Amino acid sequence: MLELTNIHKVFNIGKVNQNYALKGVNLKLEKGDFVTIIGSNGAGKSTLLNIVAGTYLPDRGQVRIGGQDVTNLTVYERASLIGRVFQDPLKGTASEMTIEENLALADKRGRKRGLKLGLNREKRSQYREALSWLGLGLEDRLNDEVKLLSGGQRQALTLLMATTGNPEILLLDEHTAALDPKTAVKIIEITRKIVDRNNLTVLMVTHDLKQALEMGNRTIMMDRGEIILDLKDKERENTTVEGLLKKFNEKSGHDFTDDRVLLSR
Ligand SMILES: Nc1ncnc2c1ncn2[C@@H]1O[C@H](COP(=O)(O)OP(=O)(O)OP(=O)(O)O)[C@@H](O)[C@H]1O
Repeated sequence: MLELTNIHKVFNIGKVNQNYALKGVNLKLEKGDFVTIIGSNGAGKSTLLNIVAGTYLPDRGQVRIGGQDVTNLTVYERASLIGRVFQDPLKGTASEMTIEENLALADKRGRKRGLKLGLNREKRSQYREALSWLGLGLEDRLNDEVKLLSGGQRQALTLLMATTGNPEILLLDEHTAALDPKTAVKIIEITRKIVDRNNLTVLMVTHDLKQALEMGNRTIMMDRGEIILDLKDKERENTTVEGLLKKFNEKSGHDFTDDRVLLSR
């Protein structure tokens, strides 16, 4: 489903600020895997997601998504394979457009079929149903501009849009970090619901260690550009947050340093 082979990424090559962000990362996800990613500051988590999305191309290595070699494809060329939700609720939607226009845009993602949004009665009823399933009352606000929505409502809409057409992989980039705790819980609930319904394959970066162990079926821990821990099945089930920090220390040889880490909620 997703296969990263020997991925290297160096920023500012040959300059004083040269930075080796990914050092030979290998990662394979099967269909339906939900992998949470944690790691210390600057470990390479966001860079890894950016390599999958095509925002950055690797200096070495191969990226395969859904059996296709996408290593050298641009963000747009691989857009139909990927859904992504960022930390910033303003990033995934177009503020000045209405909810239905945003959903219609998502419908067209990765398809080259003119500029028309193709809104009709059938589409509207489909969108109304999808929004009502979120349970946030957005189904009655199809014609509201998205800028009127709260951060949580926007993130829910972004999740819906990012998963339209069932992408091969869903990238969640600290997507609840900017929300208040109550709203974050609601968005996590919606995330689980959407992922389960569509049997999606997910890579999720989080700073909440408890959440990392509770969500999905596998947790990887990164440090200084490498995956130093890959927990699944019984081993993950039996790991506590304290245990995770201890394992990190054993594998990396230093303490876990993350200025945004949440040990528990
Ligand atoms: N565009 C860039 N140009 C130069 N250096 C970069 C760039 N993007 C990331 N880096 C560097 O690469 C390293 C990995 O960064 P990355 O953002 O992937 O880490 P992270 O694990 O997401 O960190 P954090 O949890 O602190 O956000 C860091 O040292 C960072 O400074």
